[in-house]
Amino acid sequence: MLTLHQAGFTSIPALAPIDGEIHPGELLAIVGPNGAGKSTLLSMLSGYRRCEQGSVQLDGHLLHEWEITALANRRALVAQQEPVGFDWRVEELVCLGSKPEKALIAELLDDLDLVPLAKRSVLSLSGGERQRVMIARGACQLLSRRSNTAKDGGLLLLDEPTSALDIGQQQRLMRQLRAWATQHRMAIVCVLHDLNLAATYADGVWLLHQGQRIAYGKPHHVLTPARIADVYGAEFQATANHAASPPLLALAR
Ligand SMILES: Nc1ncnc2c1ncn2[C@@H]1O[C@H](COP(=O)(O)OP(=O)(O)OP(=O)(O)O)[C@@H](O)[C@H]1O
Repeated sequence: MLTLHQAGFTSIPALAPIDGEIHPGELLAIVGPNGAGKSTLLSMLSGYRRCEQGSVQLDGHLLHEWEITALANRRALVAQQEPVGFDWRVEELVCLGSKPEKALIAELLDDLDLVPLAKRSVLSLSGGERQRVMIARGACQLLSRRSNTAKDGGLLLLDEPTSALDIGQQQRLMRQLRAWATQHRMAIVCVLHDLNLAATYADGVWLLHQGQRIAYGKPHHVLTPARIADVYGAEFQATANHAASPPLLALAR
């Protein structure tokens, strides 16, 4: 669905060329230290910033050649801090820019534990509550605009979607993202700082460092304690999770 061929930026912030594919039904985590280039990469994958070398194609067409409405039907970006702009109720903001059926609104509110907040003003919400509203809105954009002939649920790009969530909501969200990927054949790309979340829930991981993708593949191949210690300059003790799972990483005291 999304194909990168030597795609990158030569101007600041630079991003070394990347090849890769992101498929329907896949949950991909982009990880790396502060300033590694994760948000920069996400802006390229979304088409908000056009690559300066190579190409990015969505459904076989160059991203920058998509007509704006057609692109909005196929990909949604939830940035780190989305401005709210107006005193919307939660259920209104989730639908903003889309015309979803009532059943879809109800489903998305339930998916992200927002039903008790549906009538509340978005301006009255806590940071974590507001973050879940914005993610529901991104999913609503894709699912409500999905054409009858579409073979998949589009591309959902999330920049640090768990940054304001408590541990229970983090688990609920990551499970929900997996469910959307499977049920709707949605491709989901998340920038994550929590490597254990990436290891536990993602199908694949891209590790960025200093503007380069230095490792990619299955979480247990990419997120090795030695590599993570090297890249992040942190000391870990790896604890075995399960024989077939990636190791969980705990900070050493
Ligand atoms: N307009 C700019 N001018 C100069 N440098 C920039 C500009 N925008 C971004 N950068 C730099 O590019 C690098 C990559 O930024 P980016 O926001 O992609 O990092 P990130 O991996 O998302 O970081 P974080 O985890 O802190 O959010 C950073 O060092 C940042 O300071």
